[in-house]
Amino acid sequence: MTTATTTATTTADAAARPALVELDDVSKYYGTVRALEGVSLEVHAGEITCVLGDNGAGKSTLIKIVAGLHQHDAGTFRIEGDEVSLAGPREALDRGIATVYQDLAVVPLMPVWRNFFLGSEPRKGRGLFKRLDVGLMRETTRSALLRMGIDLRDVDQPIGTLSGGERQSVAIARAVHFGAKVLVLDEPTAALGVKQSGVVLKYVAAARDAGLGVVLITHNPHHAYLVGDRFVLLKRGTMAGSHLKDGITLDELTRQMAGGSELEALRHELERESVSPAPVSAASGPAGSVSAASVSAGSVSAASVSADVSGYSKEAAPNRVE
Ligand SMILES: Nc1ncnc2c1ncn2[C@@H]1O[C@H](COP(=O)(O)OP(=O)(O)OP(=O)(O)O)[C@@H](O)[C@H]1O
Repeated sequence: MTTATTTATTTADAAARPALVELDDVSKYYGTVRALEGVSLEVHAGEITCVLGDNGAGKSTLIKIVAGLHQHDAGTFRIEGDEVSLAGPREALDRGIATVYQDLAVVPLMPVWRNFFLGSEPRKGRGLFKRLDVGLMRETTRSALLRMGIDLRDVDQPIGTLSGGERQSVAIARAVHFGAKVLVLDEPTAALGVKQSGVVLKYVAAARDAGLGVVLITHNPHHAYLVGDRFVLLKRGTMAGSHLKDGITLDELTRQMAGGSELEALRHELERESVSPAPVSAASGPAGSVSAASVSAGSVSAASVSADVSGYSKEAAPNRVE
């Protein structure tokens, strides 16, 4: 068989395989609160599906369904083609879905290798002489990290002494080592600076290259676009867009994420205020209103403006000039 034929066959095989995870028209309600409605996404081996949304968009709820913490109320959740409703996180793990939360569950004073094996410690010896196989854990941790390109100074150091980015990287390597098929990452770069975010994204890409299907939850379109293959935009629990990388530019993704026309309206409003500022007295505006003194048009970035600007009424603006 020629190389071209082999490649074509492999691609056809991949296309024929069901998605590792597929949500189809999924909804979730907390009492009367609609947290998710009609949300669909696919996660494939060797791909990164990014789920983007502002605060309250439903990202955590989506993670909880995929991680087995909550059950969906409507729609279909499939894992490798099987329709499921996971009974708990253990079942998600057994089906190969590992979730790395932003506030990682680590024991800060324990060494990196001990945290790496937490809950799955190998033992050696028999009967009364059975004890933890420290040498194996230490060596395995070191080599598993190196395989992902993570070169820690010392796997004996307490995990609490690592930077936030390093801790996220160790958690990613751990999921890969323990055979996860799907890696769900809950805003792994949210609390990190630019450089550390880049490092973590590199390991997210390494997990993809190791053949995992990755779900990257983020509110940062720049981070998503750097590594993502698919983009699902959530807004107040509903789908605001679903795109393949080929089908959307970074600018468009950012625009959709920021609320497009709503952001435009806000910018227009703020620009007017910065051109003709009215005197602002400390007591002139109602508590919580937006003032030109505290927010200048230039200091409001697309990402920092909530998609919901409907609460910013003209009447409430303290120094609006007509
Ligand atoms: N346990 C709950 N009970 C009632 N309402 C909830 C519960 N959890 C979430 N919600 C509501 O569901 C909606 C989606 O919340 P969710 O936490 O999934 O959003 P999110 O995108 O993760 O937000 P954030 O980025 O702020 O964490 C919100 O309106 C939220 O208030």
